[in-house]
Amino acid sequence: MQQAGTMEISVGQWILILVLILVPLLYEWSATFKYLCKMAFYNGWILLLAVLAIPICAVRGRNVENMRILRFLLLHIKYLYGIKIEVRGWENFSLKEPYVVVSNHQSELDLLGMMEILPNRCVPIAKRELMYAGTAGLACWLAGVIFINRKKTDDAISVMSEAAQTMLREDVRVWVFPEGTRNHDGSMLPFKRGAFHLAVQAQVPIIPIVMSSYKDFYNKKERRFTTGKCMVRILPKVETRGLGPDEVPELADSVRKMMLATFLELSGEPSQSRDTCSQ
Ligand SMILES: CCCCCCCCCCCCCC(=O)SCCNC(=O)CCNC(=O)[C@H](O)C(C)(C)COP(=O)(O)OP(=O)(O)OC[C@H]1O[C@@H](n2cnc3c(N)ncnc32)[C@H](O)[C@@H]1OP(=O)(O)O
Ligand SMILES: CCCCCCCC/C=C\CCCCCCCC(=O)OC[C@@H](O)COP(=O)(O)O
Repeated sequence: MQQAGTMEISVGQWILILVLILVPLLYEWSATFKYLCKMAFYNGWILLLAVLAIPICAVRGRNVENMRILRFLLLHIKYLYGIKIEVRGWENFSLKEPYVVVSNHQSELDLLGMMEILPNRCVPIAKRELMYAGTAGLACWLAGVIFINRKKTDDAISVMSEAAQTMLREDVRVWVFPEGTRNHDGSMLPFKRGAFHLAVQAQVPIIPIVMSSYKDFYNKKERRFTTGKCMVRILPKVETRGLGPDEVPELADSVRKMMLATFLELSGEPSQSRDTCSQ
C-alpha cells in the first residue's frame, strides 16, 4: 500500500529513467550510436516534414512549383546537423532556358546541398523505390519528381525521352545524378549516359555541380557523422546544341573529367589519384 507523501516507482518508470540516462551517455561515448541516431532522425524528420508538405502541395496538385515548398521545408536541416555549405558559381545558374543539372552522388545527405542551390522549376530524377518511401514518396510525387525504374532500361529511357519533351514544353529543368547510385567511397563512379542523352535530345545545356567529399564529417562504412563543411561548385554550362546521339559518350566523358578534377581539388586530393573509372 502506498503511504501518503511517498511515491513508488514502477518497473516501467525505472526502465524509462535508465533509457533517459543511458541514451545520452551512449550518444556521447559511441560514434556508431551517434551515427545511427543521426541517420534515423534524418529520415524520420524528412518523413515528418513531408506530412506538412503534402497538404500544402496538394492544393496545386502534381506541379513542379511544389518543389519550392519542399526546398523551403528542408533548408534548415543543415543547421540541425551543423553542416556548413559554401556555394560558389551562382552566376552559372543565371540561364533563362531549361537545362540539365548533373551532380555527384555521395549519400542521402546530398539532399542538403541540392536544396541549398535548387533552381526554380527544377526536378530531380529519382529511383522508383523512392515513390514508395511513405510520406516522402508522396511529397516527391506531388512536386513532380521524375521516377525511373532502374531494373527496366527501356522504361527508364522512355521516361527520360518524355522528360526531354516536358522540359521544353513546360520550361522545366531536370537534376540527374549520373553515377546512378550513391557512392560512399569518396570518389566518383563512371557516369551513366541518360542525363547526356536527355540534354542532347532536348538540345539544352548541361550545368555540372560538384559537392566536395564528406570524408571529414561523414563516413557510412566507419559509421561516423560529426559536424563539418561541404563546398558546392556550380560549374559553367556545357552546350549541347548541334550534338547528336553519337557524340553523347564523348560529352559524358568530358563533363565527368571536369567534375572529377573539381571534386579532387575541393576535397584536397591530388588529381588522377582517386579515379574509379577506367573509361
Ligand atoms: C519533404 C520531403 C522531401 C523529400 C525529398 C525530395 C528530394 C528527392 C531527391 C531524390 C534524389 C534521388 C536520386 C536517385 O534516385 S539516383 C538513382 C536514379 N537516377 C539515375 O539512375 C540517373 C542516371 N541513370 C542513367 O542515366 C541510366 O543511363 C538509365 C537509368 C537511363 C538507364 O540505366 P541502365 O543501367 O538500365 O542502362 P545503361 O545506363 O547501361 O544504358 C543502356 C544504354 O541506353 C543508353 N541510354 C541511356 N539513356 C538514354 C536515353 N535517354 N536515350 C537514349 N539512349 C539512352 C545508354 O547510353 C546505353 O547505351 P550505350 O551508351 O551503352 O551504347
Ligand atoms: C511506410 C513506408 C516508410 C518508408 C520509410 C522510408 C524511409 C525513407 C525516408 C525518407 C526519405 C529521405 C529522402 C532522401 C532522399 C535521398 C534519396 C537518395 O539518395 O536515394 C538514393 C538514390 O539516389 C540511389 O539509390 P541507391 O544508392 O542505388 O540505393
